Amino acid sequence: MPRILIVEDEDIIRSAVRKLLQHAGYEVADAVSVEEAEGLDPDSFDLIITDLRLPGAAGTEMINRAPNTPVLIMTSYASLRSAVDSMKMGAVDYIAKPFDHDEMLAAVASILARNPALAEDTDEPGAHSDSSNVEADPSAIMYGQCDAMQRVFTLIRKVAPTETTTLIRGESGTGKELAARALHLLSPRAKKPLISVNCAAIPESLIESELFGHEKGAFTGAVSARTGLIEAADGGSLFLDEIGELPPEAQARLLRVLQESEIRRVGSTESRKVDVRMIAATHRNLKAMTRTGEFREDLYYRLNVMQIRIPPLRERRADILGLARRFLARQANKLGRPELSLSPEAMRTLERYRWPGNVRELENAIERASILSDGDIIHPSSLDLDNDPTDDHIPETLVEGNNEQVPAREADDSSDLSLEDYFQHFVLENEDRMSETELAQKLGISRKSLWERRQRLGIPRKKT
Ligand SMILES: Nc1ncnc2c1ncn2[C@@H]1O[C@H](COP(=O)(O)OP(=O)(O)OP(=O)(O)O)[C@@H](O)[C@H]1O
Repeated sequence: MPRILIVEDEDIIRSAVRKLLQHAGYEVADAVSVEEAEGLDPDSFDLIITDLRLPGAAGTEMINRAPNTPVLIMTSYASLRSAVDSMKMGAVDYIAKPFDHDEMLAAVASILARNPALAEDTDEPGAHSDSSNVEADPSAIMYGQCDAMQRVFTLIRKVAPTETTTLIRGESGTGKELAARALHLLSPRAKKPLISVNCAAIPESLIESELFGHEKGAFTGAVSARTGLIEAADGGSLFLDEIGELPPEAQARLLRVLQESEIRRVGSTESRKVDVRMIAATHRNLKAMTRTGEFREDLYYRLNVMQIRIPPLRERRADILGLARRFLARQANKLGRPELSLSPEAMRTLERYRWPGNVRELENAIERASILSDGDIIHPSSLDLDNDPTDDHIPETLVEGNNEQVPAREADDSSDLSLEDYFQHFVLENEDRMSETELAQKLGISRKSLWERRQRLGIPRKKT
């Protein structure tokens, strides 16, 4: 059984990652600092997962203290730069916080799969020594039983080994990033890094140097040369999420990378060869954007060699309950409440709702309801979907039968109150490290509704 060491000073994250990995069948030890980890013979583990910022020595120090063990760095989006630096120092991969469970398990499985010694005596998914991750399947990475998702999986299986540049289209929260991960893990590059970049999350002024790197003195503040994320993905895959947000200068540079397989750092006259498989995603209509001049047409055609469309959740209603059960099981495990289940009425509510925020919204609704529900059975009131857009045209026959006999419960004021409390608590706790868009996404509501609730609760966004 592969042994994993977690080094993380935040109790909640450390224990959540430990439980997740133990549940997935790994043997896990943990420490709150590099110094404590040193006492555990870190080089005897198969993998070390460490936070970057720790009290005492930085997480990257584990690379030196355990020279024979792969190190996976956990970091926030805000410190992507440090993630690239840590990869230069020898970390095998990084994972951006907040990450979800599937992402962490996929990253762990992919790293362990690179260790041939483990491949012989483990039946962990993905743990084998073959050069392409042929045993991996999209269905192991993302859930989808309905015909529409089965077609997506078939396409991923066909496209992944070809290494063709791929454009993934779909509304926000449909699973585009998971699809990109599946494309990478099923390709011959599975053992090399997958670098994911959200073009909308990086300030416009920084995006070029983030992606392409820069030379010392290229601009004010460029005190030393930096490797960009594209170079960091050399040999592996680069996932450019929200590609429609890329400013024109960066579009021109990216086109060059796609045409010539060459990269030129900001402030440099020299080009370097890079070998990167590009996967891009967007929720926007890029073709229409080429007509208005917002997106380069030549770049669009370069990216759109192959296209995968992930359908919105309302077009795959047959999968809603399967997904909900999967998220519920995860929450039950996380909260130590194995009996959590959905009432028949809650199932009906889930199936009728339109899900404008797609799978992400469903995941958040289940997380919220699991925390808020007093008993083991989740009722519609704790799903908090009542006032949101429902699709009344869904025939009752789509609602799956269920044997649970549950007394109907009136929605009461106290559940509203605790929901507001939860909202307030969540916003105040996370607003310093998350943008408004991220907060809204995590809460499964729109930015506008986040703004309105902030005003109502008297917690407006602090000016930075
Ligand atoms: N088919 C699926 N099975 C399991 N989880 C899923 C599935 N699709 C999406 N998710 C989960 O929903 C959340 C959103 O997915 P993801 O980030 O891949 O969406 P996205 O389309 O890239 O969103 P955005 O466009 O906003 O970046 C993630 O937590 C992901 O794990």
